[in-house]
Amino acid sequence: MSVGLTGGVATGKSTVSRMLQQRGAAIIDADQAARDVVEPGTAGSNRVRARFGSEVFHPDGTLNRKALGAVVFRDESARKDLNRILHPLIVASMQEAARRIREQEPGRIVVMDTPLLLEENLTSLVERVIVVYVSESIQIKRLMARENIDEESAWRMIRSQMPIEEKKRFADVIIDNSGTLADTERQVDELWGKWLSENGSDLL
Ligand SMILES: CC(C)(COP(=O)(O)OP(=O)(O)OC[C@H]1O[C@@H](n2cnc3c(N)ncnc32)[C@H](O)[C@@H]1O)[C@@H](O)C(=O)NCCC(=O)NCCS
Ligand SMILES: Nc1ncnc2c1ncn2[C@@H]1O[C@H](COP(=O)(O)OP(=O)(O)OP(=O)(O)O)[C@@H](O)[C@H]1O
Repeated sequence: MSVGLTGGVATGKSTVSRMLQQRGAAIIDADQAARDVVEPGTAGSNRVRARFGSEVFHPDGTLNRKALGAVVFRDESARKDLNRILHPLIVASMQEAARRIREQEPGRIVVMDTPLLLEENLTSLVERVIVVYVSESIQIKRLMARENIDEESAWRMIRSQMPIEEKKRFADVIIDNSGTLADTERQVDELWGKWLSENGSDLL
């Protein structure tokens, strides 16, 4: 079974994906795929350089993520250009990873941690959608703390995505990560138990 795990920036996707991994799911991480496809010398890296210039690269050829982030979270058309360049590469990389897991471990639950699953209409890649939810007021606090950024920069990132309240409407399952990590663990346990009873030992 393949599951799309999504939510807003800093609502807790990585936290929940870690919990699912501990219970036996295989995780495919879109943010990691986004890093792989811009490794120095790749087609992705060359295309980003052609569009955004050498200013968004370090002297050793690796992407200067903070510099590129500062550009794309301020400028909608730049962000769309970056999405157009990288998303086909990210999706191909994730599909290939999922294919390999299905081949080697048929029956394993595959979780695709994909921040822009809903914005980019990628739900056809997965059989279920989980949304990791916190209210916007918690989201902004956690985002500012994690990235060490001011409120305005945090809002810019949040506004570049579908509002979290709207994402909830597309969910088969909502994990509410507003409480403690133990509260979230309990919801993940319940969900995992439900999947196991629905699908039996196939999933293990
Ligand atoms: C802009 C970049 C260089 C910033 O890198 P940085 O290391 O600072 O952040 P990181 O990649 O860890 O992303 C953090 C979060 O930002 C949000 N985010 C990233 N890219 C985008 C985007 N294009 N639009 C809206 N939100 C985004 C996601 O919630 C993501 O989880 C990087 O995010 C990037 O290459 N983005 C384009 C690829 C993409 O769309 N990635 C999301 C996976 S589908
Ligand atoms: N239940 C919780 N209580 C307190 N802090 C939390 C909780 N869950 C997550 N956090 C913290 O909130 C921040 C965001 O969580 P996490 O990195 O899992 O989000 P994310 O959705 O994967 O973010 P992104 O998509 O931006 O990478 C992290 O600093 C994390 O440690």
